Amino acid sequence: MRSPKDFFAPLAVGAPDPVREIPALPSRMIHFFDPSNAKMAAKVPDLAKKVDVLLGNLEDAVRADRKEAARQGLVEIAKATDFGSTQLWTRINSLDSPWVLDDLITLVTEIGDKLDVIMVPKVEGAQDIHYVDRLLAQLEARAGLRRPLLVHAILETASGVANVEEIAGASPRMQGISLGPADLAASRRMKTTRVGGGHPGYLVRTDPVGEDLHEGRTTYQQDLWHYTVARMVDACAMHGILPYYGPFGDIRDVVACEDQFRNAFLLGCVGTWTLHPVQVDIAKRVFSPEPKDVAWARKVIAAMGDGTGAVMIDGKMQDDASVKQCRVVAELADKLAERDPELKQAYDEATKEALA
Ligand SMILES: CC(=O)SCCNC(=O)CCNC(=O)[C@H](O)C(C)(C)COP(=O)(O)OP(=O)(O)OC[C@H]1O[C@@H](n2cnc3c(N)ncnc32)[C@H](O)[C@@H]1OP(=O)(O)O
Ligand SMILES: CC(=O)C(=O)O
Ligand SMILES: [Mg+2]
Repeated sequence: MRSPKDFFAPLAVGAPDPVREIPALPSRMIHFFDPSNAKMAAKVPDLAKKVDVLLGNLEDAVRADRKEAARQGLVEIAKATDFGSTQLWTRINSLDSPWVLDDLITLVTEIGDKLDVIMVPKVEGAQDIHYVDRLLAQLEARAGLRRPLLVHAILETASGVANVEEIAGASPRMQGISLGPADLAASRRMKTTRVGGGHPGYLVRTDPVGEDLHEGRTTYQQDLWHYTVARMVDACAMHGILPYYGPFGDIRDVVACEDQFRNAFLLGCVGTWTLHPVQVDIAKRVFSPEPKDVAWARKVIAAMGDGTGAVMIDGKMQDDASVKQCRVVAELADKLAERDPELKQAYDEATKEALA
């Protein structure tokens, strides 16, 4: 581990200074596309107007014989597309794969000025982030980049979860962490074959009402990912970086997808992955606070003045702690409103009504 005194020193001569604060840019959806798939690539310019983050995926879901094509495709798309304020990320191949070194060398050299974040899969511990950190610094220096690339880890191995706090704090480049429920399930030997989401077998049951152990007992399905998401959120908050839900693989089941996204939102995640265009609007809806909640938060903040003391608003006690909760919602709403004029209007109208 680097000494705290050296933490913000560049790791290579000529590399840009690391950032001291991770920008809280809207990233409600990280939309995945395969840059070697012509149909998906053709949709990128349109998608860039709709999503917060576009991610050119090079890892799993890209066939082994398409890896070079995907890498080259991403270079061409990045050079040809005006992304506006939409961020461009990539997911590189895993650190033990034959492709990752060329992924990093090519992408940083060719499009390092267009890329915002590099997502690293199957991170096991801080050592994986340290390896990427130094390599990126060398490549940035060679490419003459003035802005450091940020790093995002996928939490998808049992040891990654055990080490999540050290991963979150391993480098000033750490931008955030996403849940990787498919690889994580395999790594832990969980017995679900689903990509994210719940499982009907993971449940609790009410007590028996009489002698019959089957009659009249309600069951409640539980969330397989609750522990991991909650732990990831704490690790990220502790280190000032951003937590995300990951993929929801049942594309057809837009209802359960929305539920899973909302659980993550309520627990503290700032966004999710979208694997198919149909999931984009779901993510946008879920990860933008509702106008009535924004209006309430602004009303409490307005009523609390300097934030100290206790007041009663609509029968509910408010104090220093609840005004902080309200600031979380209000500040997120302000950030999203800057990017989304329709949302701004909805938030302002609801606030006007609440304050009237
Ligand atoms: C566990 C993990 O690692 S998850 C992350 C890795 N996985 C991924 O990135 C998967 C990304 N998504 C996909 O590959 C695809 O969406 C699939 C395979 C799930 C479904 O693809 P399809 O069977 O083509 O879906 P569908 O027929 O509904 O697609 C409708 C249109 O949307 C396009 N489309 C589908 N997914 C995407 C996408 N992610 N981005 C842009 N366009 C897309 C299709 O090309 C198709 O285009 P067309 O109308 O011009 O023919
Ligand atoms: C997200 C991912 O890569 C996984 O679930 O394995
Ligand atoms: Mg994975």
